[in-house]
This record gives sequence, C-alpha cells and structure tokens, in this order.
Amino acid sequence: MSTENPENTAESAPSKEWTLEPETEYRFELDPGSSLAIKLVRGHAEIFGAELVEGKTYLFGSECKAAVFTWQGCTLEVTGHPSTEYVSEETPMTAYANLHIAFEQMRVRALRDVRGSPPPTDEPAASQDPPRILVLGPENSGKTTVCKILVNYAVRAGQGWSPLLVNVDPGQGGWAAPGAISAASVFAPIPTYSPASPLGSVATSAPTALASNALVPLVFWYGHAETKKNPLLMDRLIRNLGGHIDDRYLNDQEAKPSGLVVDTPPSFASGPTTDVHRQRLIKACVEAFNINVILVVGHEKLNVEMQRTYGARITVVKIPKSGGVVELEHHYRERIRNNQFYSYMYGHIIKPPAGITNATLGGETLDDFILSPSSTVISFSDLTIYRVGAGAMAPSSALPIGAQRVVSEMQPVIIDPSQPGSGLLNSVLGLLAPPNPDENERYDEELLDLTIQGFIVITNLDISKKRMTVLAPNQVSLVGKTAIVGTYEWQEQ
Ligand SMILES: Nc1ncnc2c1ncn2[C@@H]1O[C@H](COP(=O)(O)OP(=O)(O)OP(=O)(O)O)[C@@H](O)[C@H]1O
Repeated sequence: MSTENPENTAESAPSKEWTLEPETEYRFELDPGSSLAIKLVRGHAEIFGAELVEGKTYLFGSECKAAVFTWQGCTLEVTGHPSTEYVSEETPMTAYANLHIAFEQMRVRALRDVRGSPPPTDEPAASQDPPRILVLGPENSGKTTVCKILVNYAVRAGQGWSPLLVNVDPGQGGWAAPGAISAASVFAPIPTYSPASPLGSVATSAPTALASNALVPLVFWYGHAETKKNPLLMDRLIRNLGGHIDDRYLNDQEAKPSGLVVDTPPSFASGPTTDVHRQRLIKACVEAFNINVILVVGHEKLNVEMQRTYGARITVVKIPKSGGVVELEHHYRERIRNNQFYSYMYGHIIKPPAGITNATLGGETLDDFILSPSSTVISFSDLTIYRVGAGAMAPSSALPIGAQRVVSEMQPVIIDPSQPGSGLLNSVLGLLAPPNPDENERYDEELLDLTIQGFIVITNLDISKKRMTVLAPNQVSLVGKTAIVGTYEWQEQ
C-alpha cells in the first residue's frame, strides 16, 4: 500500500510511503540519469539479504533494479522517480532462506570437524563438508542475486563466517572490471546501489574509510565478455582461481567451514556456446572449487542435465526464479559495462533526488565513493603488452580438419604499440602481478597464471614519438610492468 507524502513541495522530488506486509517486497527500476532514495521508517527490511538500518537513507542510481524485502513487515519512505515500482507478494525468499538454513548446518558441522569436536550422537554419519555451491541458470534468471542473498545471510548469521564469493562471469566483472574473474572473502553484507558494482566496492578502488574495504579480491584477467571467445583460457583461469583458494585453505583452516558460492555466466546454461565448451567449463568449476552443491535457477532442462552428470556425487537442487528479476537487454548491458569501467576509475557519482541531503550508498557516505584516477604519458618501452592468442581467432574446433594454427589459443603474443592496427587505442589492459622471482620457476605461458593488480586504459597513442597516454586508478609507476590486453575497449563519454 502506498500513500503520497503530504510534505511534498515543488522543489523536492516526490516522496511516497509504502507499507509492506510481512514476506512481501517493494520492487523498483530506474531510468538512466535518475536516482531513488529509500528510508526504512519502521520495521525490518533487507535488500538481497543486506539489512537496512532504520532511519538511514539509501541511494540508488545508474539504472539500478532491485527490491526491498521484509520478513516481518515495514514502512518505507521512497523519494524519486522510478520508471517502475510495485509491491509483490510472491517471492522465492522462503525457499532461499531454507537453503541458507541447510548450508548453515553444513558450516557448523564443518567447523566442528576442523576444531576436532565430536559430532552429536544423533548425526554421526553426516558429511563434514562445508557448502561449496555452484549457481547455474540462463540469462536473467537472478543468479547473482541468489549468490548475494546466500552470502549475505551467511555473514549475518553472527557465527563469524566469511564465505568466499567467486565470480566467473567475465561479462559482469564482479568487483573488478568486466573481463575479469575474481574471488573474495566476504566479511560484511554486500550492499546493492548500482549495477556498476553488483557485488559492492572493494579495496582496489574504494577508499580505506569504507566498511566494505575489507574485500580484497583475487583477480585473473580473461579480457573478453563471452566465454566462447577463448574457452581454453577460461578453463585455465578458473582452475587457477581454484588453486589459489586451495592454498588459502591450507594456510587458514578456520576459513574453510564458511564455504563458497560461485556465480556463473549465462553461457554455462545455454546459448550460442557449444555444449562441449559449456560442459567443459562447468566441469572446470566443479573440480576447481570442489563443488558439492549445484543450484539451478529455474531451468528444468539444465537441472535434468546436471542431475544426470553430477547427481550421483553432488547435491543438485532446482530453485525457483524470482518474478522480480528484470530482463536486461543488450544495450542496457553495454551501458552497465561502460559504467563499470567509469566507476572503476572515477568511483560512483550519483546525484540524490532533489531535497535529499543525507543519503548514503549502501550505508556509506557519498563522498567516499568519488575517486581520482591519474592520466600519465609513458614511453612505449615502459610497458610490455601481450595479447593471449592471435587477435580475432576462431577456436581450434572451428579449424578445418588437419589444419594447425600458427599461434595457439593460449600463447601470449607480444604487441608492438608502434605497429598500425595494434588495436591498443582505448583498450582496457590488465596489469599483471610480478612473476615468481625464482628464475628456476620460469615456464611458458607463465603470464596466464599471474593475478591482476589493477586495470589501465590506453587513451592516446603517439606513434611518431613512441609514447602513449594511460589512465590508471592511481599514480603507480608502470615502468617495467607487464599487461595483457583483451577485447574490451572503453572511452570516456
Ligand atoms: N526480486 C527482484 N526485484 C527486482 N529486481 C530484481 C529482483 N531480483 C533481481 N533483480 C534485478 O534483476 C537483474 C538481473 O538479476 P541478476 O543479475 O541476479 O541475474 P543473472 O541471472 O545473474 O543475470 P545474467 O543474465 O547477467 O547472468 C538485476 O538488475 C537485479 O538487481
């Protein structure tokens, strides 16, 4: 139920009060350039599992689409011009909460095991494995939202869990830039305020004042939006992420019981990617992250396929898709990607609706989200740039029978910026962490196994002077560094 606020004036944006019954949600969608402010006036409410604080004003922008859910009922004050807003009484939250309860029991058993405590006498045979969950589903099924809800519920449980959230969707970018795949331990609930930061902010781009600054993701750079562009490379990077996570668990046994949740791209479920690639990448995830639960969001055929392939050793559960998940069309996704690169460099600049003065982004002060990148001119020789595989290469499977390719899909090829057609202008580059200093540890394709320290964009190339202008999030020296270019380009608009 909604009522117009009697204090609305000509200068301030319109505001309405919504009274939500228990187990309902207020859903909204924003147009480009508009923002929305929501204040919890009474009761308890959450956005994808992250609780709202009573009296605090939360700001949303950049075409955000989301929902405020309440278990017990609440009153919200909503200010701004959403393009769509309504209350729904049909949500899958009870099913998601039941899953959370089952995962919580797994975590408790796993912690007991790590600490060497004996199991209760009534469940001696129960598995001691923490939940390691792979979330699969077609485009716009709400996979990322399910991952967020499950991780946020785990963090809120008050048991000190810090589950790993793994994002292997290179079209989305997670905490890094689009084209990356990443993992981070989550300590505090992930807020929702802009689709440019679907998983909240992280230390790489956010100032130290932010609570969510504790998130330090481990990032690999794939460099393309589509997994079909180079499935072999995807496979390798997924396994690299898994390897790093295993190492972390070896060093920190207490981190293991919190488990992990893996968000996947829609191409793992269906679409133009061939079944062979799709199945290969799902297998890579299952093996790399030692998956013991597969959640299939609202897709019967995929559920049956997963049951047949993995049902004997992995719990496969089909879960309902929320009716609130919005169909995101191609142009919207393009705009969000551009916005992700923009916010990686400049942070989030969202103007509150007229009349709102005390808004926060996910509970944090707005000014903390404004970043200042640095634009520097460097010599071509300062930075070594590679591209993995030849430029617009068809996968091996598409070559004529018997044909050999000159450059393999996995081979890092050095790029000379002075060559016309190098394709570097406006390209996004992943800056690699230094290789292992031990010379005896050198091997071919080592670059593929290095993590990413950050991203830069080449904004100008001066071939005659052999210099280029580079936009970077900070003023770190690029001399002697190595970077990898993919197919992502970004230009300030
Ligand atoms: N209950 C809801 N009410 C309103 N909006 C929602 C709801 N659930 C999800 N959304 C929005 O719908 C959009 C798509 O959801 P989400 O990103 O979770 O889907 P996905 O399956 O991960 O997408 P992709 O196709 O990119 O893999 C997002 O903008 C999300 O915030």
